[in-house]
Amino acid sequence: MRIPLKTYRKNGLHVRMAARFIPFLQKYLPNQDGIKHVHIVYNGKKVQVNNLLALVSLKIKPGETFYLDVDGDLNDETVNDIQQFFLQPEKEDAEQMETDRLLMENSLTLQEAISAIPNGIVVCNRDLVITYVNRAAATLFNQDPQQMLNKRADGIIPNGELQELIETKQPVVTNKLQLNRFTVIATYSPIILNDHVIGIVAIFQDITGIEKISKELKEVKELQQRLDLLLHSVSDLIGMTDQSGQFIYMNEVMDLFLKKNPNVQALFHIIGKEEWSKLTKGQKSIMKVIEVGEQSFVTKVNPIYIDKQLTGTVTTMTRLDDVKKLLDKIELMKQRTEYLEEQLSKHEGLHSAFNAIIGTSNALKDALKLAQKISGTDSTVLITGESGTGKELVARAIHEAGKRKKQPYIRVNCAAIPPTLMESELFGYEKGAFTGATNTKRGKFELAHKGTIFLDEIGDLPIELQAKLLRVLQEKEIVRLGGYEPIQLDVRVIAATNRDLKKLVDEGKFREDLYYRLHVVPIHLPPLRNRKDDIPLLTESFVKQLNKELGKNIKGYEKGFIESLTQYNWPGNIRELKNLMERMISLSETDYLLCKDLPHYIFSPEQTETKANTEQHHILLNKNKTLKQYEKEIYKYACQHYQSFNQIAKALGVTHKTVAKKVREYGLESLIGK
Ligand SMILES: Nc1ncnc2c1ncn2[C@@H]1O[C@H](COP(=O)(O)OP(=O)(O)OP(=O)(O)O)[C@@H](O)[C@H]1O
Repeated sequence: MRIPLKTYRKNGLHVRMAARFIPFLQKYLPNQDGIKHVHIVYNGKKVQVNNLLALVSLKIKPGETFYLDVDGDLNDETVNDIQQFFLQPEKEDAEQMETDRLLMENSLTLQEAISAIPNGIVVCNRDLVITYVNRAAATLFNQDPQQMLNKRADGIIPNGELQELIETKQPVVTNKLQLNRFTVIATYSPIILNDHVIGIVAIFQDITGIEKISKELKEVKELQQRLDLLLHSVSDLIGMTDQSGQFIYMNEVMDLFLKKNPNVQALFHIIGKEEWSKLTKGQKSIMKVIEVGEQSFVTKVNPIYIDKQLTGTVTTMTRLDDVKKLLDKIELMKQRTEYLEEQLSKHEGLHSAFNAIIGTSNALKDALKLAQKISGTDSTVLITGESGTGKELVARAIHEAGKRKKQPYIRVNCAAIPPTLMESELFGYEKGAFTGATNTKRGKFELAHKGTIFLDEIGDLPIELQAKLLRVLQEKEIVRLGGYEPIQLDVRVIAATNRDLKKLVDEGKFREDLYYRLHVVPIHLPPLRNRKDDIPLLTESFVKQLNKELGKNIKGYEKGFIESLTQYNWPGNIRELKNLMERMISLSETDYLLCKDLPHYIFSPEQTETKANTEQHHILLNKNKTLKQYEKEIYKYACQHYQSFNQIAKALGVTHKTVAKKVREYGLESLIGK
């Protein structure tokens, strides 16, 4: 029940009165322990009636209502007695009142002092019920102090064997504890009266800040150790000076250097007074080669300025010998890089205009790289190489890869035009220039205006016309046959020949000046016999191309076919190879190119004879075989002729999965590509 109470004493509910009230109340309670369950409630706060300190801190003023909460009901008479206890006027002599005031003041001061202590303090009674919590403790536990009051301490205080402590009467200091975001160390001490534990005081010391500082300190120490290690492990001399140039820190090698040179003790002894004075006046940094004793050092001084005042320097000194060694190394690396770049550039992709030119041999790649390089320029190009090596193909690719690709590309075969018609073919003619010239006709040069003219077989150009061509190349203009007016032209000239032009010059059949005029960028295409590695690639590419063109479906070649091709010398070069393939593919009656169908100068009839017994013939002729055996033979044959499951699948018209299954079934894995 709740009993409303009032007191009119001058000091309100003071300590002495509160102390006297407890034995008074005890008379009315059924048992000793009952007092623990009686509370005073005032201004929303509730404190145990026997917690004098807390009670006084309520500061109950005279005339204000407060309540007594007791378990169960008390009779009217008791209630009246209790109310009278507080209402009774006291014999308030001055001395008594002064004592009460002092007691009150002391209690409140003590209460305030404990409350203001930065350490958290929680007090509980013998029954482990919390009777006091100061502000710091409430913050550490992140709870309202009122909420903590009257709760059991062992449910809130961590690691506190509180019950045990009541028995042992020994204080306990915990290790580091985590209370929410705080790190604390707790001390639990028994409160002993007359050799009895009447309660426990728990003090929590917040060490979060200290922890943080000690962590930072550890990190700084580690950083310093790492820095020291770094500075000591470099071979350069490193030193720091103060504002007067005296060394205050140095790494091992700098220390050694200073010890060896007793007359060098400050920075100005190294860099000289003049440079030092520049630094004091605000110079940003100094870098120079300085001789000390017999050694030279590349010395770099970085000053540290604070508010424009020199406060110190960082100096590094590198032995000149080391720098030289480093430069040598850099030079070596540079050379290596250049070499690797050159190698790499050989393998880099060419412009798509060069895609039609098949081959991976170095000689061809080098020629194509050069062709690509000059395709962006207007330089005159002379392509040399035996007949059929791809000169025309390269000329067209140069045109296609260059900025003139949208302009005309005109090919003139100098060997195919009768000498008498050559001039009019090249330079055109005016109406009436000769009998039959009924209209003005523009020549190939004019047609190639803004584009490219490809003069094939230039070695066959009649000598009389060579002078004219030279003039055209030099003047960049032509005069039509029978005409007078020069016509300005912008034409790029690419010439080609399979003849030895230099020899023709020596024999007086080709003008030397024209030779040099054409020979600005020479590109030589190697004969096929010098790049036989390209034969399989070329053959495969021709099969693909010709299959399309001739509507055929050649899937591969008989074993030994490519070997035969690579053994042959190919005087007609790639043209000869292409023509042969065209002939064989169009005549082929099977899906495979067979050795026996090769010309006898490439594959001899005796060999053909031997090959007549090859497995595929055997397969077809043996009538006693089962279908399974035939299948095995077919897969065996395919495995020997193709490089992968994919190719076999394509050739046999089955799936990759089927090939894999069959090859495994017949144990043919090792034969693939053999
Ligand atoms: N590297 C190659 N890759 C693919 N096809 C090529 C290659 N070289 C040449 N060919 C083909 O070979 C044939 C002959 O080439 P091209 O006419 O360019 O040779 P050429 O050197 O100009 O011969 P000629 O001196 O007889 O005029 C052409 O069909 C061409 O497509």
